[in-house]
Amino acid sequence: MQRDYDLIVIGGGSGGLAGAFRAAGHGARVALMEPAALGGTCVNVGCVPKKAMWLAAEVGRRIGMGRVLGFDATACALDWPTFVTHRERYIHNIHESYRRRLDAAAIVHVPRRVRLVDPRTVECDDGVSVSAERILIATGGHALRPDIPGADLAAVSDDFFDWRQAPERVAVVGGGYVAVELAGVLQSLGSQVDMWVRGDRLLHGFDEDVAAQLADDYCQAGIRLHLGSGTTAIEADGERRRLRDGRGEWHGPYDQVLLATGRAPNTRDLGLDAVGVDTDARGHVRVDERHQTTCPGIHAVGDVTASVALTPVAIAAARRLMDHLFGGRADASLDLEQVATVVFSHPPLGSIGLTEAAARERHGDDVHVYSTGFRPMLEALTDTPQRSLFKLVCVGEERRVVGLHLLGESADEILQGFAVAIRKGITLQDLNDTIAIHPTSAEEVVLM
Ligand SMILES: Cc1cc2nc3c(=O)[nH]c(=O)nc-3n(C[C@H](O)[C@H](O)[C@H](O)COP(=O)(O)OP(=O)(O)OC[C@H]3O[C@@H](n4cnc5c(N)ncnc54)[C@H](O)[C@@H]3O)c2cc1C
Ligand SMILES: NC(=O)c1ccc[n+]([C@@H]2O[C@H](COP(=O)([O-])OP(=O)(O)OC[C@H]3O[C@@H](n4cnc5c(N)ncnc54)[C@H](O)[C@@H]3O)[C@@H](O)[C@H]2O)c1
Repeated sequence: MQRDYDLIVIGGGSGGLAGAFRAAGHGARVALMEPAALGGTCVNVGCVPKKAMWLAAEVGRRIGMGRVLGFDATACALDWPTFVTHRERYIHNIHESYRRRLDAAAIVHVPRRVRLVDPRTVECDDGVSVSAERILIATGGHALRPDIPGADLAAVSDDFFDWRQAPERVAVVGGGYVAVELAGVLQSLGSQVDMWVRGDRLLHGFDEDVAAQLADDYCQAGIRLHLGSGTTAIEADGERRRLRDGRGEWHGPYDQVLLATGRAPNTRDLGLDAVGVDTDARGHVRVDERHQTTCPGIHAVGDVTASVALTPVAIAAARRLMDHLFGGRADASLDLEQVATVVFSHPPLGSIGLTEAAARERHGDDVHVYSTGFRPMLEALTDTPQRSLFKLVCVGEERRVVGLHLLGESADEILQGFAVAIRKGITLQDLNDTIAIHPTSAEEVVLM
């Protein structure tokens, strides 16, 4: 039976677009179902506007440092509306670029929310049905609000990108990627930030020492860090908000409370039950290592699955899958052992491979750790308290590098090249044999 398309992609975010383009590149007839702005979370309310805000905060910091060094720089408060205009123009250009690429690849964009009605058919919210040999679910996720009284009174990361001024006082709830990044941006742009963190540290899953140094840097920058403090309620105080901690004490008032307490997959009303696509306890679509769901012919990638929730991971998974389905490539599985990631904090934190704790768990006493704490030249010249910490985790007599954790200026840019080398199995000796670039922060990696 002839279907309308070879592939229907549900969701035009990082994974969906990558899958659609790659499948079309292999000659497949593709329909992309996306009711909202092209680019999904990453382009519209994630990586891209977040990085823009991070850059604004860094520029502000540099202007302040310039003043210390003798530049005639006057007050440098950011005019948010002006900056947001630049940010949105940048994002508009990405949308336009996607549109041109979709047209060039003859991918049909259907601007509709859809649900599955059988293993080969989706129904759009205007009642039109579309069929294909294969379906890719790439519907991503959304910010999760904790189940506490008053949670609806608080903002989540999507709302942050609608703000047109820095709140004077803000409470950020959470200690993960989003909380750390947005707290850092807000503090750098002039807000007084209180971070309310349920656990006893920031960035669970990242190397403990490096996360502790970041916590210290944040405190030095003026962030009030409340560790081990669950948030149990939020209430209105006129236009402002108050927050109740785990001991029942109220804090505030804050101009904004920002919840950054994790994300959940977008599977509601997707018709998964109708076609036998199983989900796990947290609602993620279950897939095998080849991104096949429990319904033959239906696949899933990205944040809607329980994979690592990063844009490049969604893209890599989608491309591999399409190479497998339409390009004749035998293996669709993806190696997620050594995924490099950066938290855009101030300073940024880059990480790949095993933390010291994870390495010790896996390799016992055969783990060798090298670290260096230092102040980059600009921080030292301006006498700021921010400190960097680089840490290398090696195993075995040959000191094979299994983890690299960089907190410091330019860590976001330094890590990528080392990630290639670490994937290739380098040793400490390989690093030491590499002549350093001086004077840089990066040279610290080869001098450990
Ligand atoms: C604040 C923030 C900052 C981030 N920063 C980074 C970063 O710096 N680096 C990084 O690598 N990752 C970052 N991420 C994570 C990254 O954004 C996600 O991992 C990535 O966007 C996941 O891509 P995806 O394709 O799975 O889903 P998404 O990008 O979320 O796309 C899903 C799309 O599906 C559509 N959709 C949903 N339901 C339906 C339906 N029924 N029918 C049709 N369409 C539907 C949605 O409208 C959406 O456009 C960040 C996330 C957040 C929230
Ligand atoms: N730079 C990047 O690459 C980047 C940036 C942002 C997000 N992301 C991706 O998006 C994912 C989601 O980020 P996130 O920060 O939303 O989630 P997260 O899982 O990283 O952090 C969630 C935080 O909320 C806390 N929390 C959960 N429930 C809570 C509650 N009831 N009360 C108080 N605290 C609570 C957790 O302890 C944790 O600290 C990340 O895992 C990451 O993969 C990546």
